[in-house]
Amino acid sequence: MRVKICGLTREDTVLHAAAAGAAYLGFVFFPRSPRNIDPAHAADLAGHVPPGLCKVGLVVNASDVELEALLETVPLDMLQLHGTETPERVGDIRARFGLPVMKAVGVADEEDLPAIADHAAAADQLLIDAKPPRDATLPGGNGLAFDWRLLQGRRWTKPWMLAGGLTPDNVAEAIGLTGAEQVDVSSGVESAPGIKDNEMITRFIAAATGDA
Ligand SMILES: O=C(O)c1ccccc1N[C@@H]1O[C@H](COP(=O)(O)O)[C@@H](O)[C@H]1O
Repeated sequence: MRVKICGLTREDTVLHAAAAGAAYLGFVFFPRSPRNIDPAHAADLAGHVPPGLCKVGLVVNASDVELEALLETVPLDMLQLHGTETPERVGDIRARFGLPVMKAVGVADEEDLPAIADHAAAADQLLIDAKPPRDATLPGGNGLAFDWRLLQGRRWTKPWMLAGGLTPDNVAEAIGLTGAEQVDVSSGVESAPGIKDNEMITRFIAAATGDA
């Protein structure tokens, strides 16, 4: 089991998540998010990440110019594309920037599942998240879960991560139902939007890895 803690903005939380066993640490570069961080701050935090952990930069429909500026400043190991990027755009970003790409796909019902397979050909990893409601301000990070049974018995050609409304209290059930080998959490380990809670991070990782 590999766990991603997303939306980190403070050094103590970065160190805590790393010590608690996170495999991926995520930084959000999306101004509307309460977890948004500027690249210089993220570069400073990245300097505190122990070797071997994957530093993920989350962007939403970023242009090449924006990605270039971001990657010049922050030593990221992976890009998470959380907008409406097409498989072609995913392939283009991979080729242009030379970093592994994880593509987020929103799921609300069965009709959303083919998009996962469509993106599998282009991306290095898939992030299967809850589809945001039409009136949502954010395309993710809404603490919203979907019907995990939709993923039961399904396989994709690329590694995938389960996200969306996961918490220390429901992550074990979500893993049991979906067979996920990787999970991602943001708002489920926060005491308020954008404020991570170290004790919740510990509990989440313990529950996901079966150490609870
Ligand atoms: O976390 C955010 O603010 C965010 C903003 C824009 C796109 C995605 C965002 N977060 C990602 O959404 C999923 C699910 O989050 P949650 O656990 O339900 O809060 C996760 O992959 C975050 O990385």
